[in-house]
Amino acid sequence: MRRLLKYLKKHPVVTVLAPLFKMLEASFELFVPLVVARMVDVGIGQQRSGSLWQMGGILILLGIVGFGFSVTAQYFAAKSAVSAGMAMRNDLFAHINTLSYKEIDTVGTSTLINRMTNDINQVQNGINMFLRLFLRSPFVVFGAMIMAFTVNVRAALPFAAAIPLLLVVVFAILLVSMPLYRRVQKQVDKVLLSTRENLLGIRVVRAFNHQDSEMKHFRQESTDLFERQIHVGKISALLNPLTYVIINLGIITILWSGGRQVYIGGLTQGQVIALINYMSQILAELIKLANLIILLSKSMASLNRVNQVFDMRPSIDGEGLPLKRRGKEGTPAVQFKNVSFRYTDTGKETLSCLSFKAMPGQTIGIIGGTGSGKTSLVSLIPRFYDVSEGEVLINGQDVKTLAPASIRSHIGLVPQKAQLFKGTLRENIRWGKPDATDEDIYQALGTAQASDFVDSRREGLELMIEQDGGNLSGGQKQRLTIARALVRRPGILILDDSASALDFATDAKLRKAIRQDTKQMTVFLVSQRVSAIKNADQIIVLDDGHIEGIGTHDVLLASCPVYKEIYESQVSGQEVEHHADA
Ligand SMILES: Nc1ncnc2c1ncn2[C@@H]1O[C@H](COP(=O)(O)OP(=O)(O)OP(=O)(O)O)[C@@H](O)[C@H]1O
Repeated sequence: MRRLLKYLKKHPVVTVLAPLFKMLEASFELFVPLVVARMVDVGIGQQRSGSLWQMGGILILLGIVGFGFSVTAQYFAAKSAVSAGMAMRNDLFAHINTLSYKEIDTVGTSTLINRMTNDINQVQNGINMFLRLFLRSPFVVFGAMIMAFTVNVRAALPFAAAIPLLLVVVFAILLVSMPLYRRVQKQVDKVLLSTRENLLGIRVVRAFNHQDSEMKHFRQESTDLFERQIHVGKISALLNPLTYVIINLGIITILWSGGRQVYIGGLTQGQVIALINYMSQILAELIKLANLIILLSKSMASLNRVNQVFDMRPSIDGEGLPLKRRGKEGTPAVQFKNVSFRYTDTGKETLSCLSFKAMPGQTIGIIGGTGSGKTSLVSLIPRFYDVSEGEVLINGQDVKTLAPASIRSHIGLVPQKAQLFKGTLRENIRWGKPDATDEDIYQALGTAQASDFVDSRREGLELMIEQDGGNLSGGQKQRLTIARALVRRPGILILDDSASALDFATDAKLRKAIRQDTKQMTVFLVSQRVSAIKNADQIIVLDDGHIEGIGTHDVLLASCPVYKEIYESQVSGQEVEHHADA
């Protein structure tokens, strides 16, 4: 709540004026029944057409002024709500960007997107309606009651009974329905999650003919939502008939006792009509108030979910020393000292007791079966995660003491999944180095074996890349992400299985070019293919998070049975392919 107030305080004038203008609108509404009463009693009762016109004019005036106040109030309320929503969205986005992988893994990207969009929209709607109604509705309910008593105390007695009864009914229904609305909201989240997952993976769903099972799953989620909505809807639907019964009973009582009073001259006809009007105003406002409370309970649930993200503290903050670009003579460029790592505090160890040294300019190959921990190992170098035990050193400095931004500016990373952004090819490559010249870019593209593909496009570096590189092939995307990492001429280059979509010939050319053009860089080459890493200065063989062997290709062939097994399976595989081709 304190956080929300902080956002509302940014636009104090509109936030305060919106409910005040709504109150002014309501006060004009409260005079309408009195004017109508006068029309009936004087204009019609005494057949004074002048008074009828005069009162008619006053009604129109009240309507116009009330409308003016109402429009102004709604403009202010919308402005305050939208401004608070925008500021909250911007802050949440900035906050999410400070979170480390550990927190993002825990919450999940789908959930974070939901909080940024649906939840903040819900909070925004809540603010808007709150500013419009939180003063107006109680003001009209109690104002109408007081006005009724000023008309005639005895005749207004049904109000004293009807209003508490109405309040009890409205709040009882709210009490039952609010937790049910929260459950509906949770189910809406599930449906959204299922939709998002399905749409993001639509190619895979179709390729595996999983449409039927996906539809079944979606139908299940959607049916659950339907049932929950119907259930809460049935309870909420009691609101109107029950409140109308109470109000109509009140009106009958007013008509009955008022009629008798009119007969004996204690009350005029116009006053009876005014009392009935006030009763109707109270009903309309109580229903609005009930809807406001339902909306607010949904908005509060959304606000809590947004706050949960705001309250997450990054396990790796942006603080720390700058990384020295060079270590002392003989210092390894990267060193792992007894490193163990687990993704969650309670989970199983993904990496256990890893120790190795990578000297400046060396190429380190990392090989192992799927899930053996190759990606996890290289993720520790840019400090995407902190080690659970041991130390990772770059140029002799423990990465835990260094500012992540400083480490990452020294590293060129090519992730397993090639990720590009909507924009021109030049803009995408400049992610690696914002001031890269076209010459720098072409040089990086050359090393990444991507110049032919760029030259074949008329637009050259102006080629527009769609969201997620949708208009490029897997191999083209991989080569562009390699160029993006190379353009900054990093001290450490990490290629995480980044040539998997390339054919053997291009892969071989790429490795040769990287060897020639990156002599100063320390290169980590993760691959499942022995052919990709066999010329590395050192090869680390990983098996289930342990190092099974370290050495050159020849040393490992002679001393590491796991490496030998991988090698032999791939050589024989290539032979089989060769025979099949022949
Ligand atoms: N973000 C994560 N949260 C929890 N566990 C994870 C996470 N990422 C990976 N793991 C687990 O850590 C283990 C090692 O995964 P990792 O991605 O490092 O393997 P890998 O050798 O790179 O595999 P591949 O060759 O298939 O890419 C796996 O068991 C995986 O399930």
